[in-house]
Amino acid sequence: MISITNASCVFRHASGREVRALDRISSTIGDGEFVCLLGRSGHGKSTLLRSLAGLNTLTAGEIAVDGRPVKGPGIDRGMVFQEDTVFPWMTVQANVEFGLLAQGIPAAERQGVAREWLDKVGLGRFGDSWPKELSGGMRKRVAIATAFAGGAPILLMDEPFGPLDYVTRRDLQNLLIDLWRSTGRTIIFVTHDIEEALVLAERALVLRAGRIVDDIRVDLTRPRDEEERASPRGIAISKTILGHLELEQHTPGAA
Ligand SMILES: Nc1ncnc2c1ncn2[C@@H]1O[C@H](COP(=O)(O)OP(=O)(O)OP(=O)(O)O)[C@@H](O)[C@H]1O
Repeated sequence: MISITNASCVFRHASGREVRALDRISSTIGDGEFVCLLGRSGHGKSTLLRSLAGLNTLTAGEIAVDGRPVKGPGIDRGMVFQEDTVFPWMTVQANVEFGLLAQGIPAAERQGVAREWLDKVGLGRFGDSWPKELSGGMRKRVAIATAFAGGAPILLMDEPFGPLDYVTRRDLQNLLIDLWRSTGRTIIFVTHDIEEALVLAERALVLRAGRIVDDIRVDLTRPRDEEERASPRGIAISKTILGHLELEQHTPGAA
């Protein structure tokens, strides 16, 4: 279980201006949950995810995994970023094996695990390919296979499907849901896209100005097809989230 207690993060910019990226956030995330972090640009989603990953230090408060405070990255937490995170100088198979190599897993075992995960993401025939020979969507599959193969029970994903076209994105969303359901991993997924959250999440944490302003149970049935998302409950969830994301009303004459 992940517990976040009064987590705050203040950045001081070169101009001397201070930005409170996280403002006394508290929440708990149970094992096996699929949580989307939603919010407008600059409202703290990536900072929270990076803090969970141990890539960012809090200025106050604490994040703990199974009672152990997060002090840096660890093999219990895998990451998938928006940018391509595959190593271009390694074959697809070597990329997926890399995290296992770092854990000291013997060659035969890591080759087997990597092959198994490449099969699961539909790239069984591409182990000997170079990343540059793959499409953007296929490279993202490599990144997903690498994250799952590493064995971390918690996977942290920062807008991983952001740059992809609609159909590729939908395919990868479906793949991710299948892998989540079959493995029971905990997934925390940053998105600014309400539709993506409705397709993926069991729970949506909405961030605004560094605070969690809503914690919504996305209790739609799966598959989350157009019809399900357009159900009264789907529309109600969308409207609630949109209400939190909408621009502040500009009051004429206000400072
Ligand atoms: N390393 C940093 N140094 C200084 N300020 C930062 C740093 N990282 C984030 N910030 C600031 O913290 C605030 C929250 O940024 P964050 O990246 O967490 O937002 P976000 O919701 O993920 O945005 P986006 O959707 O655009 O990625 C922003 O004002 C940003 O400028």
